[in-house]
Amino acid sequence: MDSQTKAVESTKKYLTTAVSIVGSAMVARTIVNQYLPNELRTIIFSAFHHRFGWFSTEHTIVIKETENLTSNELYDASSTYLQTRISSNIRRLRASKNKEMKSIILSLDDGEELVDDFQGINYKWQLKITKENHGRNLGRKNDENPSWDFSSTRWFTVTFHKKYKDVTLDSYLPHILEKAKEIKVADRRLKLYMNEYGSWSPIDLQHPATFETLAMEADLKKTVLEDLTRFIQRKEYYKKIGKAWKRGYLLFGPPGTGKSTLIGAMANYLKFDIYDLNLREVRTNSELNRLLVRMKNKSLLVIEDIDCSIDFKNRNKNKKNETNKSRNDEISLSGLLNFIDGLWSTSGEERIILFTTNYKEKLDPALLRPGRMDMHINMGYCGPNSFRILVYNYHAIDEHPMFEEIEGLLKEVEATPAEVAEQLMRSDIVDVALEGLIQLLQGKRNKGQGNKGNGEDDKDEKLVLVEKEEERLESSAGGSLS
Ligand SMILES: Nc1ncnc2c1ncn2[C@@H]1O[C@H](COP(=O)(O)OP(=O)(O)OP(=O)(O)O)[C@@H](O)[C@H]1O
Repeated sequence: MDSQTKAVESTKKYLTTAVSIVGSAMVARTIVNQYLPNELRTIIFSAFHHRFGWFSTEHTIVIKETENLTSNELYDASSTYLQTRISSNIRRLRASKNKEMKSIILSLDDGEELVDDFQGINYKWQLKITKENHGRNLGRKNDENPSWDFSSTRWFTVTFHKKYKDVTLDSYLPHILEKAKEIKVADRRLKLYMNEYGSWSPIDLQHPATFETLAMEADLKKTVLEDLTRFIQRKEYYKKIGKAWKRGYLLFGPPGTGKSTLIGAMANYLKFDIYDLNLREVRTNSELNRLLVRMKNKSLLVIEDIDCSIDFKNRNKNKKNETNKSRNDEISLSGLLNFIDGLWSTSGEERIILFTTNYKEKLDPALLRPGRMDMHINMGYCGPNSFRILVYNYHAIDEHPMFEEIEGLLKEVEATPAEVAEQLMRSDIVDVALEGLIQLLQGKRNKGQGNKGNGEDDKDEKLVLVEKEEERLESSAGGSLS
């Protein structure tokens, strides 16, 4: 059971206890204080408001802010959730910046009421703030303007018809926890970690790429997106087959075909941090292991230019002259992949590993074996489809008399999306930018860079799914769970 489910379960358990207690008592607050353990009293300050007498049709739950992280979960979640429910008929709102200073957020002001509808049930929310003066004067500037030691206590009350008690405990509160989690994930600022001197240094990741702006053949893009979506929904499947919840993608293609752009789009789509592992900076397997152990969940591990990162051929030759000890501690591809398998199979969280290369043919065959990388994606030259996406990105147009000529040329010559993008950016005047592109493509054709080998038309070459092993595991585990 994860921590959230536990919180819901314990919330439910104690609220249920409190409900039955209140059935035979007039003042819930006293009873709750008397019966509930301390930490739960902090989650639910008093399960029911004193308006619950014998004849009341309403129940009120009080959710109090505390300093205890676990008990604060419901308060925090309620606060996050209610921000999405603020409507124009609320008179007094508080505006503040969220913790990461990303955006202005609006929340209820003291005493202000908000009505939320869930499955046709009306829930009346109210925020209460009390200030407590601890009676001490904290170093005043002058006697007329003392600075008193105040602290404030905040809590939400949520009131609903008592016949919905079970729905509230079983569905509404868990719904709030779940929604708040989704909002936080969507609002998270992504990080890019890079390794230096054996540890990770993070910076904010501000990669603008998205799947919408990624120039890629439409079917291939759809397949990649569906694969990612399926993967992140398959926690139970991976648990059942006893495999690490991980997916490996090998991106290959000439420089400037969008391998890094695709990685940025994946990170933004999944809201995953990127760990950009530079293997040249890593001296031993133990150092590599330490780095991998320190990676957080929900992340993309990227190893770029895998063909140049480690010189496998030379390494194998050198092995003859080395002692057993140094051999055991040197970095190897199989060391990396085996360790990842072992490490990630115990963490139970989803991770993605991405290798990029400009030269697939130079790679160690171990890497290309089924079960190592699940999908091989050929990031090819720019074709008509990718051109349309790029021209829309830079000039927001989907038709132009020059398109026909450009598309004809793109079928003949090899131009990377990076080259096409660069031309399109050269001028804000569409005609000038497109004319420049035509000249570039004609120049390539005249220099004999025609006979395009792996353009968008070669769909079969674009994507190699290495699914056989997975299918076998799936059938032995009793079928797909997705
Ligand atoms: N498929 C694409 N979609 C959108 N923009 C692209 C694409 N490919 C390249 N670009 C543009 O070209 C620039 C360089 O591309 P990118 O770095 O993603 O290529 P790459 O294949 O990773 O190159 P390298 O192998 O040299 O690392 C990007 O910043 C982007 O502006």
